[in-house]
Amino acid sequence: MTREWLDRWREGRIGFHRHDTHPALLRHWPRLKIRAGTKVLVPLCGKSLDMRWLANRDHPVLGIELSREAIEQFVDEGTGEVSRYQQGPFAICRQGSVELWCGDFFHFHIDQAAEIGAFYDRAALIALPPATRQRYAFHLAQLIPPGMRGLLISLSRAPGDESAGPPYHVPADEVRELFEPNFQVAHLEDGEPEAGSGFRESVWALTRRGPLT
Ligand SMILES: C[S@@+](CC[C@H](N)C(=O)[O-])C[C@H]1O[C@@H](n2cnc3c(N)ncnc32)[C@H](O)[C@@H]1O
Repeated sequence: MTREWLDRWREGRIGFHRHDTHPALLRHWPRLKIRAGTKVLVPLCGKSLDMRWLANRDHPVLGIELSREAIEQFVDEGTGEVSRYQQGPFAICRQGSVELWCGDFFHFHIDQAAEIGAFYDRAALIALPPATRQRYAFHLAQLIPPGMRGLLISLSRAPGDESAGPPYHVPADEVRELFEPNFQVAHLEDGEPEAGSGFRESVWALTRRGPLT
Protein backbone atom coordinates (compact mmCIF):
# COMPACT_ATOMS: atom_id res chain seq x y z
CA MET A 1 0.00 0.00 0.00
CA THR A 2 2.88 2.38 0.81
CA ARG A 3 4.39 1.85 -2.64
CA GLU A 4 1.01 2.44 -4.26
CA TRP A 5 0.62 5.86 -2.62
CA LEU A 6 4.14 6.89 -3.54
CA ASP A 7 3.47 5.84 -7.15
CA ARG A 8 0.24 7.80 -7.22
CA TRP A 9 2.02 10.96 -6.17
CA ARG A 10 4.91 10.41 -8.59
CA GLU A 11 2.51 9.84 -11.48
CA GLY A 12 0.16 12.68 -10.51
CA ARG A 13 -2.81 10.36 -9.89
CA ILE A 14 -4.21 12.51 -7.09
CA GLY A 15 -7.87 12.89 -7.95
CA PHE A 16 -8.59 13.11 -4.20
CA HIS A 17 -6.80 16.49 -3.94
CA ARG A 18 -9.16 19.47 -3.78
CA HIS A 19 -8.32 22.87 -5.15
CA ASP A 20 -10.38 24.65 -2.52
CA THR A 21 -10.96 24.47 1.22
CA HIS A 22 -13.37 21.67 2.02
CA PRO A 23 -16.84 23.18 2.52
CA ALA A 24 -17.56 20.86 5.48
CA LEU A 25 -14.44 22.17 7.23
CA LEU A 26 -15.70 25.74 6.73
CA ARG A 27 -19.16 24.79 7.99
CA HIS A 28 -18.32 22.63 10.96
CA TRP A 29 -14.92 23.57 12.37
CA PRO A 30 -16.22 26.76 14.03
CA ARG A 31 -18.95 24.67 15.73
CA LEU A 32 -16.31 22.55 17.47
CA LYS A 33 -15.18 25.64 19.39
CA ILE A 34 -11.54 24.65 19.35
CA ARG A 35 -9.49 27.46 20.82
CA ALA A 36 -7.19 29.49 18.56
CA GLY A 37 -3.61 28.43 19.18
CA THR A 38 -4.55 24.73 19.52
CA LYS A 39 -2.24 22.59 17.40
CA VAL A 40 -4.12 20.44 14.90
CA LEU A 41 -2.91 17.01 13.81
CA VAL A 42 -3.71 16.23 10.17
CA PRO A 43 -2.99 12.54 9.57
CA LEU A 44 -2.31 11.38 5.98
CA CYS A 45 -2.47 15.02 4.93
CA GLY A 46 -1.43 14.95 1.26
CA LYS A 47 -1.01 18.58 0.19
CA SER A 48 -4.44 19.58 1.42
CA LEU A 49 -5.25 23.29 1.31
CA ASP A 50 -7.37 22.71 4.41
CA MET A 51 -4.10 22.93 6.35
CA ARG A 52 -3.61 26.52 5.19
CA TRP A 53 -7.15 27.39 6.22
CA LEU A 54 -6.52 25.95 9.70
CA ALA A 55 -3.20 27.79 9.94
CA ASN A 56 -4.90 31.04 8.92
CA ARG A 57 -7.30 30.54 11.82
CA ASP A 58 -4.35 30.54 14.22
CA HIS A 59 -3.99 26.80 14.50
CA PRO A 60 -0.44 25.49 14.22
CA VAL A 61 -0.74 22.42 11.99
CA LEU A 62 1.17 19.15 12.13
CA GLY A 63 0.53 17.10 8.98
CA ILE A 64 1.86 13.60 8.46
CA GLU A 65 2.33 12.29 4.93
CA LEU A 66 4.19 9.36 3.39
CA SER A 67 5.04 11.08 0.15
CA ARG A 68 7.90 13.57 0.01
CA GLU A 69 6.55 14.61 -3.38
CA ALA A 70 3.27 15.73 -1.78
CA ILE A 71 5.11 17.76 0.85
CA GLU A 72 7.41 19.43 -1.67
CA GLN A 73 4.40 20.36 -3.80
CA PHE A 74 2.64 21.84 -0.75
CA VAL A 75 5.53 24.11 0.13
CA ASP A 76 6.26 25.02 -3.53
CA GLU A 77 2.65 26.06 -4.00
CA GLY A 78 2.73 28.12 -0.80
CA THR A 79 4.63 31.24 0.16
CA GLY A 80 7.18 31.84 2.84
CA GLU A 81 10.47 30.43 3.89
CA VAL A 82 10.82 26.71 4.34
CA SER A 83 12.91 25.17 7.09
CA ARG A 84 13.84 21.52 7.22
CA TYR A 85 14.92 19.27 10.03
CA GLN A 86 14.84 15.64 11.13
CA GLN A 87 13.01 13.99 14.07
CA GLY A 88 13.76 10.28 14.32
CA PRO A 89 12.59 8.67 11.07
CA PHE A 90 10.66 11.79 9.96
CA ALA A 91 12.00 14.47 7.63
CA ILE A 92 10.12 17.64 8.60
CA CYS A 93 9.39 20.63 6.42
CA ARG A 94 8.04 23.77 8.07
CA GLN A 95 6.44 26.70 6.26
CA GLY A 96 4.84 29.36 8.45
CA SER A 97 2.88 27.52 11.13
CA VAL A 98 2.44 24.35 9.08
CA GLU A 99 4.90 21.55 9.76
CA LEU A 100 4.77 18.51 7.53
CA TRP A 101 6.28 15.28 8.77
CA CYS A 102 7.29 12.94 5.98
CA GLY A 103 6.86 9.33 7.01
CA ASP A 104 4.42 6.69 8.17
CA PHE A 105 1.63 7.88 10.47
CA PHE A 106 1.91 4.64 12.43
CA HIS A 107 5.51 5.51 13.33
CA PHE A 108 4.49 8.86 14.81
CA HIS A 109 4.91 8.42 18.54
CA ILE A 110 2.92 9.83 21.44
CA ASP A 111 6.09 11.59 22.73
CA GLN A 112 6.18 13.60 19.49
CA ALA A 113 2.55 14.64 19.92
CA ALA A 114 2.94 16.62 23.13
CA GLU A 115 1.31 19.84 21.94
CA ILE A 116 -1.49 18.36 19.85
CA GLY A 117 -4.98 19.36 20.97
CA ALA A 118 -7.22 18.61 17.98
CA PHE A 119 -7.27 16.73 14.69
CA TYR A 120 -8.69 16.93 11.20
CA ASP A 121 -9.10 13.80 9.09
CA ARG A 122 -10.37 14.22 5.55
CA ALA A 123 -9.89 11.08 3.47
CA ALA A 124 -7.33 9.52 5.84
CA LEU A 125 -9.45 6.72 7.27
CA ILE A 126 -10.80 5.91 3.82
CA ALA A 127 -7.28 5.63 2.40
CA LEU A 128 -6.63 2.58 4.57
CA PRO A 129 -7.64 -1.05 3.94
CA PRO A 130 -10.12 -2.62 6.39
CA ALA A 131 -7.53 -4.40 8.56
CA THR A 132 -5.57 -1.18 9.13
CA ARG A 133 -8.50 1.04 10.09
CA GLN A 134 -8.79 -0.29 13.62
CA ARG A 135 -5.10 0.36 14.13
CA TYR A 136 -5.62 3.87 12.79
CA ALA A 137 -8.51 4.61 15.18
CA PHE A 138 -6.51 3.37 18.16
CA HIS A 139 -3.34 5.20 17.15
CA LEU A 140 -5.28 8.44 16.74
CA ALA A 141 -6.83 7.95 20.19
CA GLN A 142 -3.34 7.55 21.65
CA LEU A 143 -2.25 10.88 20.16
CA ILE A 144 -5.29 12.99 21.12
CA PRO A 145 -5.62 13.91 24.81
CA PRO A 146 -8.94 13.20 26.61
CA GLY A 147 -11.49 15.96 26.11
CA MET A 148 -9.97 17.10 22.80
CA ARG A 149 -11.84 17.04 19.51
CA GLY A 150 -11.60 16.66 15.82
CA LEU A 151 -13.49 16.55 12.58
CA LEU A 152 -13.62 13.42 10.41
CA ILE A 153 -14.76 13.38 6.79
CA SER A 154 -15.34 9.85 5.56
CA LEU A 155 -16.85 8.23 2.45
CA SER A 156 -19.53 5.63 1.99
CA ARG A 157 -21.30 4.08 -0.98
CA ALA A 158 -24.72 2.64 -1.56
CA PRO A 159 -24.94 -0.98 -0.29
CA GLY A 160 -23.95 -3.45 -2.99
CA ASP A 161 -21.59 -0.99 -4.67
CA GLU A 162 -18.52 -1.49 -2.55
CA SER A 163 -15.72 -2.11 -5.00
CA ALA A 164 -12.13 -2.20 -3.81
CA GLY A 165 -10.33 1.01 -2.85
CA PRO A 166 -8.67 3.24 -2.15
CA PRO A 167 -10.73 5.22 -1.58
CA TYR A 168 -12.48 2.64 0.56
CA HIS A 169 -16.13 2.62 1.43
CA VAL A 170 -16.46 3.04 5.22
CA PRO A 171 -20.11 2.80 6.27
CA ALA A 172 -21.48 4.81 9.18
CA ASP A 173 -21.73 1.70 11.39
CA GLU A 174 -18.03 1.04 10.89
CA VAL A 175 -17.10 4.63 11.76
CA ARG A 176 -19.00 4.23 15.03
CA GLU A 177 -17.49 0.79 15.78
CA LEU A 178 -13.98 2.03 15.13
CA PHE A 179 -14.11 5.20 17.18
CA GLU A 180 -16.73 4.69 19.89
CA PRO A 181 -14.40 2.80 22.25
CA ASN A 182 -12.31 5.96 22.73
CA PHE A 183 -14.32 8.87 21.33
CA GLN A 184 -17.76 10.36 21.66
CA VAL A 185 -18.98 10.18 18.09
CA ALA A 186 -21.48 12.68 16.65
CA HIS A 187 -22.72 12.43 13.07
CA LEU A 188 -22.97 15.94 11.62
CA GLU A 189 -24.11 15.48 8.02
CA ASP A 190 -24.12 13.38 4.86
CA GLY A 191 -23.30 14.91 1.49
CA GLU A 192 -25.03 14.16 -1.79
CA PRO A 193 -23.85 11.06 -3.71
CA GLU A 194 -21.14 12.06 -6.21
CA ALA A 195 -22.13 11.64 -9.84
CA GLY A 196 -20.09 8.81 -11.38
CA SER A 197 -18.44 7.33 -8.29
CA GLY A 198 -21.59 7.03 -6.14
CA PHE A 199 -19.51 8.00 -3.11
CA ARG A 200 -21.14 10.16 -0.48
CA GLU A 201 -19.18 12.03 2.19
CA SER A 202 -20.17 11.84 5.82
CA VAL A 203 -18.97 14.30 8.43
CA TRP A 204 -18.37 13.46 12.07
CA ALA A 205 -17.27 15.27 15.22
CA LEU A 206 -15.22 13.13 17.59
CA THR A 207 -14.38 13.98 21.19
CA ARG A 208 -11.75 11.86 22.88
CA ARG A 209 -12.83 10.18 26.08
CA GLY A 210 -10.39 8.69 28.52
CA PRO A 211 -8.81 6.43 29.58
CA LEU A 212 -7.92 4.39 26.47
CA THR A 213 -9.68 1.08 25.86
C1 LIG B 1 -6.82 9.91 0.00
S1 LIG B 1 -5.34 10.82 0.27
C2 LIG B 1 -5.98 12.17 1.27
C3 LIG B 1 -5.01 13.30 1.41
C4 LIG B 1 -5.55 14.52 2.18
N1 LIG B 1 -6.05 14.18 3.49
C5 LIG B 1 -6.59 15.27 1.38
O1 LIG B 1 -7.70 15.47 1.89
O2 LIG B 1 -6.28 15.66 0.24
C6 LIG B 1 -4.47 9.82 1.44
C7 LIG B 1 -3.04 10.27 1.68
O3 LIG B 1 -2.47 9.48 2.71
C8 LIG B 1 -1.11 9.22 2.42
N2 LIG B 1 -0.79 8.01 3.20
C9 LIG B 1 -1.24 6.75 2.99
N3 LIG B 1 -0.82 5.93 3.97
C10 LIG B 1 -0.09 6.69 4.84
C11 LIG B 1 0.61 6.42 6.07
N4 LIG B 1 0.64 5.18 6.60
N5 LIG B 1 1.25 7.44 6.70
C12 LIG B 1 1.23 8.70 6.17
N6 LIG B 1 0.59 9.01 5.01
C13 LIG B 1 -0.06 8.02 4.35
C14 LIG B 1 -1.08 9.08 0.91
O4 LIG B 1 0.18 9.32 0.36
C15 LIG B 1 -2.12 10.13 0.49
O5 LIG B 1 -1.52 11.38 0.25
